[in-house]
Amino acid sequence: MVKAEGVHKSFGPAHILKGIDLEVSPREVFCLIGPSGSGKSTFLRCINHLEKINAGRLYVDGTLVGYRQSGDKLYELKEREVAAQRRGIGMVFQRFNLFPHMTALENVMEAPVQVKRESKAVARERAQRLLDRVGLGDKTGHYPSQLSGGQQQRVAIARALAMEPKLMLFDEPTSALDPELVGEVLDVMRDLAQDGMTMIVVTHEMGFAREVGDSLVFMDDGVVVESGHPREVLTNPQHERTKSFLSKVL
Ligand SMILES: Nc1ncnc2c1ncn2[C@@H]1O[C@H](COP(=O)(O)OP(=O)(O)OP(=O)(O)O)[C@@H](O)[C@H]1O
Repeated sequence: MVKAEGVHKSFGPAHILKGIDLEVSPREVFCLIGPSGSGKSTFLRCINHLEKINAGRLYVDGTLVGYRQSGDKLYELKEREVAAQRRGIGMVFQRFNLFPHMTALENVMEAPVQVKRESKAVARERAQRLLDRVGLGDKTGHYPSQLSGGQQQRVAIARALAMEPKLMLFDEPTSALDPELVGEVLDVMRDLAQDGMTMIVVTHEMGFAREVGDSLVFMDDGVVVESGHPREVLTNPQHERTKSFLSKVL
């Protein structure tokens, strides 16, 4: 579903991703861990067209991200083509990024109506169903300011699902939450995993990675240091850098 081949990304002189190679299979829950500043968010943002890579190849569902290949040459996609590629990807951020002037239901309806030009009736019906699914069927008329952080993040997940993505990216979805609200968001993510959604999850929640993850990658300083089944990497890390990181977070 996602394939990275020698992906590099720099911001000016700062070389952040230094040749990332990895592969995420369909229906896999793929967890990405690593120290602050190691490039995890940057990698997710590259997958979702929010940043452009400088070298290498990145594929989502067999399609090259952001470029069209013709012979040996790569051509940048037009804005319209990028928008079409992005529709297949849902992203959930650390800070929920909801529209403050819209109710939960309106937040979830927004993209299908604006982007897909779906009728309001169809979008509303799906939004109601998705809010039910994340346990907020009784909060559809609430504005973000009337919801807890955990509830806002669940609305954000419903909103990402409204575009019916093939792939969901989660960028530290629980880091901005009070500890007692983390579980309700992880429960929704666990449900999604059980339904077979392909998910890439940048997280500090090692319990979630161990219980729900199918694969885990430890990234440090822009490179993949170690990867494997979460239980193996977390209980029996092979590299000193992984051991040192885990000794601080476990
Ligand atoms: N738009 C940008 N311009 C310049 N530097 C950036 C930009 N985005 C990210 N960086 C830098 O890239 C590095 C990696 O950042 P990134 O957010 O990808 O790390 P991370 O592993 O997700 O860290 P954290 O766990 O703290 O979120 C950081 O040094 C950051 O300052």
